[in-house]
Amino acid sequence: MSAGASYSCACFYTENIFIAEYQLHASFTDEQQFTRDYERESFLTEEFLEVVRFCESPNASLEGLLDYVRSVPGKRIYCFPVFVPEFCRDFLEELENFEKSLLEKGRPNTMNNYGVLLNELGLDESFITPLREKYLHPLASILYPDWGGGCLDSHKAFVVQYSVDKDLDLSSHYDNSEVTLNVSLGKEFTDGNLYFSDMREVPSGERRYAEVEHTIGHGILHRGQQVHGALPVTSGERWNLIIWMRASSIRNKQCPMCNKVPQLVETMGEGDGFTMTKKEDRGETVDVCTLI
Ligand SMILES: O=C(O)CCC(=O)C(=O)O
Ligand SMILES: [Fe+2]
Repeated sequence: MSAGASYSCACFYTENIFIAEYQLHASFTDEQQFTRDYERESFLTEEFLEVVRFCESPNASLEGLLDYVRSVPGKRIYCFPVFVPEFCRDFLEELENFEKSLLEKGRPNTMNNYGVLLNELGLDESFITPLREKYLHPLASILYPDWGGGCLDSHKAFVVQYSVDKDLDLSSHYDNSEVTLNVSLGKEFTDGNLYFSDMREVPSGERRYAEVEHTIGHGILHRGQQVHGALPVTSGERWNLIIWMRASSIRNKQCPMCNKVPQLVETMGEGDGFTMTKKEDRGETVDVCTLI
């Protein structure tokens, strides 16, 4: 679904308490109006705001940043609280309202059957873009300079949903992103941990896996090309916000999905984070699934 979808979910939800309470539109819709007024950032945890402030400070460094975030040893994966619990609850309620509506809905990606594309809710440009530009960019530029962390200029954002009667798990894959943020939104569930191995060029026999547990409101930041998947949930419902962040300066040189120099073709909407959208090379054989 392109960002230029012809229906307007944002208008439909304008009166919704979710937007009124968190002032997402008031804060973010007009770039001119957006100020770094931390009091209005009530949906972000104090810990997260502190990390962002550190990353923007003159003494910011990778070593210093590692004191603020939890790292998965040897994996360049970082975990930290992002959203306060009330926000997660209200966000889920909003997603469920959208699910119940008769509005047309697309699938989050080629592997997840259940969830919501945030541009269909009108929360993409108004919410995810400022989150990426003002908050995640300072962290990513220190953690992943080699993956375009300092120039993540577009994204695809969606929420995935798992339960015993829906999708149970997600197979091993890499993302169509340079850097991905995965935030657990709830609800209550058992199991469903994420697992991460190595970058995709590492032969399957040599990959070492690490499991990472979800904590509601906490984000897991990782490189998109690091092979990962999700173990089955055994009860309850698991909802996670996924932001695939893209750096055109990186992917214009080499497509992260087929590894070739991309052949760029014009497309509708936002495309896939290239200067223009790359024509997919469907002849490519890969040893794990790819999410697009
Ligand atoms: O199930 C999850 O939380 C992981 C989702 C994921 O890896 C993806 O959508 O790219
Ligand atoms: Fe993924």
